[in-house]
Amino acid sequence: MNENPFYIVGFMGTGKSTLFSFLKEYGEVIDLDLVIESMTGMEIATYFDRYGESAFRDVESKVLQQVTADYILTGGGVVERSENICWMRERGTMIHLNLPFDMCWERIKDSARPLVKRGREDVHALFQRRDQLYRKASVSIDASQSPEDIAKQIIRIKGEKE
Ligand SMILES: Nc1ncnc2c1ncn2[C@@H]1O[C@H](COP(=O)(O)OP(=O)(O)O)[C@@H](O)[C@H]1O
Ligand SMILES: O=C(O)C1=C[C@@H](OP(=O)(O)O)[C@@H](O)[C@H](O)C1
Ligand SMILES: [Mg+2]
Repeated sequence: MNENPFYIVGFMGTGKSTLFSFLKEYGEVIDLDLVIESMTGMEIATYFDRYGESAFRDVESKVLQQVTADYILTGGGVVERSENICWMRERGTMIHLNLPFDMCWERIKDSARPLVKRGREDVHALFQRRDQLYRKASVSIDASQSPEDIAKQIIRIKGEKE
């Protein structure tokens, strides 16, 4: 158990958190943002407002190194710190959910995600900058499929690696 945690990475809106209920019958699943919210006692948006993005990244990195599970659903910005990428690659397997920007934006534009407030253009620039970081993942999955199909692929890949 948990010898090769699968870190699910991808931009905001690629559907990482949605996989929780589809993966939980196959193993232990953790959503990093939910752990952060319970540790800090506040919503991510409130934490950003109060302490800023850099403080959030510190907490995110710390939590990343504290948790283990079969499937770890990360927040889209986990790749902002290179040590997090090294951690995920050394400790387990990074799986990238890949979706074109327009589809991500449609899914997140009306949400409470703090970075969305910056507007479409800035978020697009963020998407383009992060793209190369997500490509450090071992596997890239087409996230335009249904959550069921994405989860099936992830489970199959995990089975192959065991
Ligand atoms: N495979 C999918 N197909 C269609 N819509 C999806 C899919 N996965 C997630 N969504 C929708 O996209 C939005 C963002 O999903 P979420 O899982 O929170 O993404 P992330 O955690 O990657 O930011 C939600 O409204 C969710 O219902
Ligand atoms: O991309 C980012 O920097 C962020 C993504 C969010 O998670 P999701 O990718 O699950 O939306 C959340 O961690 C926070 O709002 C910051
Ligand atoms: Mg999420």
